[in-house]
Amino acid sequence: MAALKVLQLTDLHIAPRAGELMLGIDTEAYFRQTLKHAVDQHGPFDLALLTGDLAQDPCVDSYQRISRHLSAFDMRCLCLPGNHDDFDLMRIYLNSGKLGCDKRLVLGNWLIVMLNSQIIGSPVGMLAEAELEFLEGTLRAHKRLPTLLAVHHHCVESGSPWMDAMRIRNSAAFLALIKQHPQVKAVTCGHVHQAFAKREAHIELFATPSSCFQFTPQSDDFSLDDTPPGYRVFRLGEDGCLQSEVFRLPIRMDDLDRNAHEY
Ligand SMILES: Nc1ncnc2c1ncn2[C@@H]1O[C@@H]2COP(=O)(O)O[C@H]2[C@H]1O
Repeated sequence: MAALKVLQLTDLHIAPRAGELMLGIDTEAYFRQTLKHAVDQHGPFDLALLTGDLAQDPCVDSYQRISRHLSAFDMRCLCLPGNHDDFDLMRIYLNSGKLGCDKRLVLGNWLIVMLNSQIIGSPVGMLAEAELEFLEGTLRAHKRLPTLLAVHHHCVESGSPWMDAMRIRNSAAFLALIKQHPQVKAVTCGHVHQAFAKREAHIELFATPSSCFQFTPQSDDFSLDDTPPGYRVFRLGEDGCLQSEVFRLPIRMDDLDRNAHEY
């Protein structure tokens, strides 16, 4: 069996109404371009992971539009919630054809686990006790499968204090748990709107750029960066090896309001 190819798209921030701008940009148009670029340049994919903040202000219409864009491609997709999302709506409207919100999937000889780090009403991340129990039970039940975990919030410092105040509050418990499971190869997240690759013990920790606007790395306070939208591609080998690379749209973000101080 050849390596599996998995696409990660994150932090779409799709507005409630088509055409509505956020920070000067049409996030939906950038999502469509990012998705098309990924499939054209690196597809077909065995799976796409959408790792949260799919909607900016969640509503039925935003999730239906996301569903339509994804369904235009013949690609299995798994979605998890970020701090902006409504997971109940996602489970209804991102749940048809090859699109779903399942929390685990065996793909080839790999296990994919999708975690929910949302605290409703807060931008901070947290893995509830039940989520950690689910993770531990799943890892115990699939000891022999190399595993990729996906979650919205980051679990290690990104280097931007304003962002790191929002990282998974109980990261220490999460990292202690996964370090006990040698089959866990990597954790990938969104939320930080930038790429990073770090390592804790045997586990690689990735963050992936947003499909719309990016934050400036190593920044004390909120700061927008004009780096273009991006995505991450994983290759999951039959032997348990994992490779990943970030790609970006070959465009300039001239329409981004870089002077905005918040949203
Ligand atoms: N100026 C700001 N300072 C701190 N946090 C902010 C600011 N503007 C927005 N935020 C929050 O920071 C979060 C960054 O990621 P999110 O898109 O999840 O949601 C954002 C807001 O909740």
